[in-house]
Amino acid sequence: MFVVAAALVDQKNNILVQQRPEGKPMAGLWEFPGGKVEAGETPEDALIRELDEELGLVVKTKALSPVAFASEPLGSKHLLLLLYTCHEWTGQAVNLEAAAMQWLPVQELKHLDMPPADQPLVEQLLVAL
Ligand SMILES: Nc1nc2c([nH]c(=O)n2[C@H]2C[C@H](O)[C@@H](COP(=O)(O)OP(=O)(O)OP(=O)(O)O)O2)c(=O)[nH]1
Repeated sequence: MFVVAAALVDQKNNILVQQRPEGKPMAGLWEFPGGKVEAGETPEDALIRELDEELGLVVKTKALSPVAFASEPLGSKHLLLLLYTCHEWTGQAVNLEAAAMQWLPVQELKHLDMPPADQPLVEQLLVAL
């Protein structure tokens, strides 16, 4: 499973996380916005699409910087999760699909309940920002 996600960083250096809705795997856990890459998409195109669908944001390819990845089993599949940082977008983030959304300083992400793949990504984000 090929998944892309973004650490959106605002001017106060806060990061957007959203909570997975009831009824989905890992419901209630906090994650970076993003989702699966569909057939025929580049990873960046997929992330731009997901940020529009989930948050109503318009993001340009050049605003996405690869920062870290995770590779690990997830249920019966194997997850490859690519994390990008993004400091520039158009529009204001509106929670269109998640159970909840919040902006947090990167240090506080360490205390959040996130999927297993995300914990090492948060450590790498801390170093990178
Ligand atoms: N968007 C996102 N997904 C993550 C993160 N960490 C992590 O393990 N994942 C997993 C959860 C899902 O299995 C997959 C993302 O796919 P998705 O959001 O499109 O799919 P989903 O399971 O919510 O729902 P569906 O589309 O299959 O109905 O990647 C993360 O930080 N952000």
